[in-house]
Amino acid sequence: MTPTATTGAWVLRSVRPLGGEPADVVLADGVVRQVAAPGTASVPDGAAVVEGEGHVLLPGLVDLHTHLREPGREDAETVLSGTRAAAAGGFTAVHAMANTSPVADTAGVVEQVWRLGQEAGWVDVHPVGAVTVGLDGERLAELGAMADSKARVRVFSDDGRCVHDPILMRRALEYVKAFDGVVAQHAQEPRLTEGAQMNEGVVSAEIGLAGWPAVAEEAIIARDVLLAEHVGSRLHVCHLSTAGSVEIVRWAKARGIDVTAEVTPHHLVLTDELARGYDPVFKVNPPLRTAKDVEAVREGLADGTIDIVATDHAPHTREDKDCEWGAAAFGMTGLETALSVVQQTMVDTGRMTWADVARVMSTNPARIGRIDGAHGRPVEEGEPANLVLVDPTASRTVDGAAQVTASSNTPFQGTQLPGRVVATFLRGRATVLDGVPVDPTSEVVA
Ligand SMILES: NC(=O)N[C@@H](CC(=O)O)C(=O)O
Ligand SMILES: [Zn+2]
Ligand SMILES: [Zn+2]
Repeated sequence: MTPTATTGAWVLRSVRPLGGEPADVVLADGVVRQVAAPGTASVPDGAAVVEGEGHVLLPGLVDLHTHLREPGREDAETVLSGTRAAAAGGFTAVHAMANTSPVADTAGVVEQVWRLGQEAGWVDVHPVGAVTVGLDGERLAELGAMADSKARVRVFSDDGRCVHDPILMRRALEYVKAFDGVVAQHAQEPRLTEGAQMNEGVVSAEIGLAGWPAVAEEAIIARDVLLAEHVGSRLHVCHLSTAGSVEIVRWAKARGIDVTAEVTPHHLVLTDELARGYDPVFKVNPPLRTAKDVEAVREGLADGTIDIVATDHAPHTREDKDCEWGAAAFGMTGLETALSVVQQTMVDTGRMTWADVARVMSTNPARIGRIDGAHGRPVEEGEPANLVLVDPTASRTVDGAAQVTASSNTPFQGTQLPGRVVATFLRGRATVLDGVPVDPTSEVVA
């Protein structure tokens, strides 16, 4: 059932917009109606009250990189379960990756995913279109038809695979300029990573798993920023993971190249040391790297070299994950832990403010995906009420089985993480209240 735009009015009392001074924030008719000093707002009759003392109010989070698995792998996740997990994690919009079955390489498939997102009603779903037919890296997909479809695709990616043929990459970069699109590259030189299982380094040598060198990522990023410069297009780099990649993007930006980059929450905190236990929950693409790389991506995120945090939420079934390392699928879930990991690694360490978090998890991803008319907006009167309310003083122990996502492959199982999403609002309708998802078809009204 399609949810209505709004149900009732809300007053969020004594919340801290972007972590700043306390304010009462009134939501009505799907927009932010008023931001006023505590106790001074004109509260509409019958408005529901959320006591938010000490809670931080941010624009709803936007994920540029989510795997929702539908169509094709509904046993791992569906648009419904994945977007519900997204709302629980504080998101109001997600970009759904194209490596589904069938691949999202036609207007028909992207419209199907877009429609499923609308029907689910948890977050706005923006399908990513494949760059090449079937992700085969051989022929360009119908990029223009996907851009012109109801799904209005602006982000194109063969994620899971690298667009490794330089002439195809060049054509894709040129083609998407016509509709202000962007190519999001999964930077992995295929020949350098054949059979690779984890980061190439001391740990891989010691435990005897085939290594995946940093240069396999860096070589593609270096090539692609030069291609983007040559054709005057914009490029986005998916899940950058090495210190060298940060240096290349920093160099490219200094040179004026129109490149943006993302880092995942897991690459902000986990290292290849975790592979020593051979638990495939830590098997991911790109692989977990070294402590030096973790430090470099944190620094790159703090100084703006890396534009955004994207979850790369990659749910997998037990069959695909609970097996021997070599046979297990790459990927880990992330929607419900992303904000906590960013708080732990960047805010609680004093490297970033909550306003910075709003920038890297909402404003910037919305701008890159060209959905910045509705998402990633300032918390100001008249703006769409796409918001998340966070209690940064809370903490919790992660339990994959208790998460909303249909899969349980979280690398943070059993660990303590700071922060809790208290409420999420999509166009003024609560999708999460008291930390619990609220069914869009239920009548939670003032
Ligand atoms: N990140 C992963 O390890 N896996 C992703 C693909 C990808 O993002 O490359 C997946 O689809 O499972
Ligand atoms: Zn990828
Ligand atoms: Zn991915």
